[in-house]
Amino acid sequence: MSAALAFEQVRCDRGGRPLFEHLSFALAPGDAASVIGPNGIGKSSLVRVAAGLLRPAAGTVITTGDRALLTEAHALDTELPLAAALDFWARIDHRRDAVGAALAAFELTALAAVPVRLLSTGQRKRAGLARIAASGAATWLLDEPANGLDAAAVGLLETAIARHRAAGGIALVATHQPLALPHAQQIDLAAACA
Ligand SMILES: Nc1ncnc2c1ncn2[C@@H]1O[C@H](COP(=O)(O)OP(=O)(O)OP(=O)(O)O)[C@@H](O)[C@H]1O
Repeated sequence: MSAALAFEQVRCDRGGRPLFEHLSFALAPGDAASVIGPNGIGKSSLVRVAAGLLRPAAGTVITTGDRALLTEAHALDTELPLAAALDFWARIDHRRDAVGAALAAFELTALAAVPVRLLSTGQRKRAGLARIAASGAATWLLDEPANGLDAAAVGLLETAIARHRAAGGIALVATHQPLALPHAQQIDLAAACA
């Protein structure tokens, strides 16, 4: 898997207000980084910059390979059964054969026929994570992926990230909750406050 994500002297402003500046880091295949800091410091904004949804006010973002983004929105059609909702994206990614394994990775196989709108909070979060896992993207950009997950599901998330990294993928994870991300870089935005 060809993956790279680097920030070079990045500054991010929102609503005309500076959030962070001079932020540099580089992730290579197999690497992970956790983005930490208090509420409102800019963790979600950093993830959006990495996704290419927000333009940095200064500096450069370098990426190699596809990126998959998980935010609070699971981005799944709520009226469709779960497997069909995942299949919608998998068709676009030419990854239809990956949906079954992604459902299994997040212990959702038994819920494949249940409409997304009927899933519980944690099940919906797992469904969003299954969408990421099925995408085949080299870089996973995860904004608070453990929100709403119980301890067992956090374990599934940690395992999925570890597998992704072992296959040469990258994970950038903004999180308030402690997650086992062995040898991950820590990006503490309190230190990069503008
Ligand atoms: N679209 C926007 N326009 C203007 N300001 C915004 C916008 N989105 C976010 N902000 C502001 O940018 C700052 C950083 O927000 P962000 O969501 O990145 O923080 P965060 O560290 O992820 O917070 P939390 O831990 O609460 O999720 C906040 O002060 C927020 O109000």
